[in-house]
Amino acid sequence: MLSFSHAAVGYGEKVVLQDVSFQVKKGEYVALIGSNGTGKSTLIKCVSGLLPLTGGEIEICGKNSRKLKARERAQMVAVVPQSYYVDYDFTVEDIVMMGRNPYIDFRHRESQEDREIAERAMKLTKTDMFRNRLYNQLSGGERQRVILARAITQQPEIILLDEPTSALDLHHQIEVMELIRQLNEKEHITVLAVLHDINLASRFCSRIVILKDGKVKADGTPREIINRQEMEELYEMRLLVKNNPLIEKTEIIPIRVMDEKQTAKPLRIHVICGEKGGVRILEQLTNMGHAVTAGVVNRESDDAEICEYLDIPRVEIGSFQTVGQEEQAKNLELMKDADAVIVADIPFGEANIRNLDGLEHVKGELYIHKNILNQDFTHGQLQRRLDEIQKIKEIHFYEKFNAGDWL
Ligand SMILES: Nc1ncnc2c1ncn2[C@@H]1O[C@H](COP(=O)(O)OP(=O)(O)OP(=O)(O)O)[C@@H](O)[C@H]1O
Repeated sequence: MLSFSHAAVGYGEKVVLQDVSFQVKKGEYVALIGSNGTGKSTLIKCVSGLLPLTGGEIEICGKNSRKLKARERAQMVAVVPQSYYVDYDFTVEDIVMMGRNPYIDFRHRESQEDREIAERAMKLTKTDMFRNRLYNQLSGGERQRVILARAITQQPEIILLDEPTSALDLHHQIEVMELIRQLNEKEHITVLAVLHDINLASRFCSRIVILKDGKVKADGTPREIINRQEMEELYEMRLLVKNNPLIEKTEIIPIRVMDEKQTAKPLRIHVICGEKGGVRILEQLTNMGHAVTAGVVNRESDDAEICEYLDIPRVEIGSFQTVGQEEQAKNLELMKDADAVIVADIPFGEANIRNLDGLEHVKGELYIHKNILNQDFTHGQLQRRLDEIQKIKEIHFYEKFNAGDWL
């Protein structure tokens, strides 16, 4: 249906796409992903005939793109650009009717059928309610829907969308993506959409193509493409890849860009955590290059998950289990030679107070979150434990963790 074969293009001396090859088959809904400036819009411009290739070929519905006349191309491909401005005061209805231009000429005036096609497109996109308003006075999201209506009115085989959701709020993003899926599934329109949101791509598209360095870097189903290594390379940041059980799709959760200052002096640091208080601490310390351990964490907790993700050695217990002698011994082993021990903001009760045993004997500095003092669920046991520690070892109580300042 749409085939790129060693496509190359640039602007003057600047080469943007070197060698792009992939195909979009009839009925597919493909997302084109890539970071800013990789040439996604440039590729769309080549398909719509605005920019000639400098090498390779594009075939549209089996025809060589170079040989297509504008009218013929427009009957096969509709383009929804990133932004579209008009110089004149056209109404919404005027703009949507423009979708019929490839079919109308001086011999064939706009017919009742043309008007019905435009009417249906306006209903589908819910733009019929503001049909008489001036296009230039609409919000970005409303304009986006109008341009989509124009594309539908064109009755193309293929729709190319350049970031169709960039101007939309969350509600309208999902609505527009649902609408595009509907066009794909019910109206059998093949779709190639440039998307920045990989989670939307995962949720709605059957395939994802990733562009990088002027070439196709990856091409496959969302499940094949969305893995941690591929995504961290693409976005150059730390992120989690998770299955969203509600929609049964893989999604990413961005964490942070990889610009953490690496420490000149890597330390051994043990973090006492267990539920979710340790997440940021574990992540920041690991990013800085420190050797981190953790304990005693609940197996189902966020802290355990981040340990798993960051490969942090830890002592674990199952949910609703209390810290036993075995776990306590392992925890002591991990913290005994540490250069610092950090106690995260976690609730202390009968189940985990043993976590604090042996702290007075640690070699390094001891940091404990201040909130611990306000949540003694152990009838004073916790306070007595802290008093014992303080007889032997200084405790730095902290409110806000900041590895850069302390370590
Ligand atoms: N008309 C132009 N003249 C010269 N260079 C251009 C022109 N249009 C785009 N470029 C350059 O070509 C490269 C690719 O641009 P393009 O808009 O295709 O990227 P993109 O992947 O769509 O980016 P984004 O995700 O930011 O929209 C960029 O480096 C851009 O600066």
